[in-house]
Amino acid sequence: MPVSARPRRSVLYIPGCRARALEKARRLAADALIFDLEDAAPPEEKENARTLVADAVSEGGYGARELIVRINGLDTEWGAADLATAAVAGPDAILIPKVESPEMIAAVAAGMSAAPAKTAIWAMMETPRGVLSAAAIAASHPRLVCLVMGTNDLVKELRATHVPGRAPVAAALGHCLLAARAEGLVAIDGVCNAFRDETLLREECEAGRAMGFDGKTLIHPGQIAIANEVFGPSAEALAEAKEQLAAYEATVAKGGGVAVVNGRIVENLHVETARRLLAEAEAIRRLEDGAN
Ligand SMILES: CC(C)(COP(=O)(O)OP(=O)(O)OC[C@H]1O[C@@H](n2cnc3c(N)ncnc32)[C@H](O)[C@@H]1OP(=O)(O)O)[C@@H](O)C(=O)NCCC(=O)NCCSC(=O)C[C@H](O)C(=O)O
Ligand SMILES: [Mg+2]
Repeated sequence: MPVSARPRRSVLYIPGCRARALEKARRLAADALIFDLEDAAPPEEKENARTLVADAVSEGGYGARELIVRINGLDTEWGAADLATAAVAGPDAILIPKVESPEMIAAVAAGMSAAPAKTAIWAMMETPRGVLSAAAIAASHPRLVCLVMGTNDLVKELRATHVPGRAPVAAALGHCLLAARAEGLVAIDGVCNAFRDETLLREECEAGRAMGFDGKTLIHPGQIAIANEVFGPSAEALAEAKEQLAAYEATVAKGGGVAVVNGRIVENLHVETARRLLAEAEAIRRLEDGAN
């Protein structure tokens, strides 16, 4: 499956120092798993976490789930060893925290000579400087395939507040989404910290999906089902996409260029969206069947 077509509806952070959680993740329905060596691993657990995560990636057993290792920044005492270990383990991607410049991507890419060709780079957008440089970062390296929003750090750095609707970070979300799409990159929304609040999670997922994000980062297994539901195409949307394709093809066969379905026009651009939706559904089906 091409990198860009993989489903990333639900992207779960797993503290790298929690062996039980790393094990449990083998049976969770998340599309992608981020094994976290950064914020979810306290300083005294960094080395243990690095070993546990490398072993988990090497052992596998995660089926078709995409595996990502979030390293500590190269400006920390742990970053270089995290990168060297993660590169050898060979996950699907290495996630760099607090990216602020193309040079930070290049430095990580330069340290990936031991990594297999499939190991991509993902970048966290979570500081004001990073958000303002998002376009240059997104365009900076062929190994970079995904931008991930870090709304916790962003709220902290902006001196903002977490509020329902997320107005304080809306500009940053939109800006980074634009940067990602301009370069054909994947874009994943930030986390919902209130991990037992299903209503808030659903609202955030629906808003993120409406903006165009491919999926949401999550912190607890209880959040997976809602993210999968909201970021996956609904039965109604798929039925409408099929109807649009059929109507458009019938119109074209008669020499026309604009069809009408449910009172709305369908032109070639809408057909492209309909095809993408159907391809998304097929990719989800394949992922859930364990194919890759
Ligand atoms: C938030 C938590 C600390 C809650 O953990 P816990 O109290 O253990 O919850 P439960 O008792 O309800 O757990 C039930 C079972 O599920 C397993 N579990 C819990 N969380 C995870 C997980 N993330 N991945 C896999 N498995 C998980 C528990 O082990 C229980 O299993 P069992 O014992 O077999 O029944 C905890 O969820 C947690 O630590 N979450 C991750 C926090 C995290 O990753 N934070 C950093 C990233 S978020 C961030 O900051 C993004 C960005 O950088 C930004 O700036 O925004
Ligand atoms: Mg962060």
